[in-house]
Amino acid sequence: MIKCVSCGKAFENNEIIYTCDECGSVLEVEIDVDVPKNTFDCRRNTLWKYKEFMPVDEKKIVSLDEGGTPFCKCNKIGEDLGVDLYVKVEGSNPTGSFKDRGMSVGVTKAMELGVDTVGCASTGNTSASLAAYAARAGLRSIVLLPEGKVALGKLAQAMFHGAEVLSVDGNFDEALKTVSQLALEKYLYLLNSINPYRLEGQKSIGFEIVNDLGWESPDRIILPVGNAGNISAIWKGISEFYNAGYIEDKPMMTGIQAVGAAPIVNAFNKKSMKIDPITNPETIATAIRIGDPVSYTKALNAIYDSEGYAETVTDDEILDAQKLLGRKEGIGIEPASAASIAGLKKLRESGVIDKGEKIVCVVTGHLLKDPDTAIKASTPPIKVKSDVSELKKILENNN
Ligand SMILES: N[C@@H](CCOP(=O)(O)O)C(=O)O
Repeated sequence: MIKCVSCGKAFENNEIIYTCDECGSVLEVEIDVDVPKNTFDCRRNTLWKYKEFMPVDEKKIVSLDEGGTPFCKCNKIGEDLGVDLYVKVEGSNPTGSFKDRGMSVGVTKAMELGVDTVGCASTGNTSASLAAYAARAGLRSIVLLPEGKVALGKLAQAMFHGAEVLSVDGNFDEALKTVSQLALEKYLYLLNSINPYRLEGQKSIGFEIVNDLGWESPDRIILPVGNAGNISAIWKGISEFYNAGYIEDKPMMTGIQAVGAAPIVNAFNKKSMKIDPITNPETIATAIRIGDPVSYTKALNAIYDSEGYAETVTDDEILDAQKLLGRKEGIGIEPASAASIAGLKKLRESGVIDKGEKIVCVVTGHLLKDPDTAIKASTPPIKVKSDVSELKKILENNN
């Protein structure tokens, strides 16, 4: 059953509906699973390991083996900050971001519904993922991108996998409103995170975190927040495993936004359940350059219900954190992902995060999604003749 998160109105699983026709709020898929946790023990490590929790037809699965991403203990940064730090590396998914989890389930649902065209608005990763999964399923894909605001790697992926790319004069929020109208008029099946089946795939990040920790909850999960689907999905996953009796505690959900795109942090600071949308969001972290997040109700519920937190970070803090994780721990991530590390640092310094907490930072996309920013943050190659004595001089000087 699909249910409105605000008024509770129920809808049939196969109804193509994105928001509640009664109150306009977002929807959630309700599932009822009763299997012991050893059910998952000997299965391959993809999101379909937890297939009982995925509300789609198993015979229609569209997959690229998404999920089962690295869970890296980061001792160096952890020790510097006085916490027990793990990083969930979502850039290791097939197209390089966590969106693949959502698209696998979302495109499977599209096949089940028998649609022939899928679409989305995107800051880049969603479109890259949609294009790849639509190609795998043999569906037509249409993506709306804010002109000039999409990182090069992501644009290349959407184009390469055969999506019809429409470059829109406007920001992501405007593009999402436009594509939503096309979906309501049945031109396409919308696979942004406003589609509740997308988040069913993404909740597997929460499943994997507690499974990776030996069926224990961390004290806190920190992640970047843009359209706010992922924090909502991870909290849903954690809550489902808690309700199933697999874990005894739940983590404090902690969302980080860029200073120039922080409607959820602003609402959190006022202890409000409503956001004031930001009309011109701005940040270097293009993936979270979003002023009117569709899942804000779910995200604020996750933060308040878990006694979590929300904080902003500056673009400079994001870029510093990106370099820190890349150079100290060898993990290459795109700028938006680094908001989680920057947020951890800030909240540890301000005392919101206690010494010794077990923290999982979710880093959402691969470094190569945004090669321009990676190059700007790095020392350019040194031009040199292919001559041993010249090379030796350079190596000695650099040491
Ligand atoms: N960062 C996202 C924007 C939101 O997409 P959503 O479908 O998850 O709501 C992107 O990559 O496009």
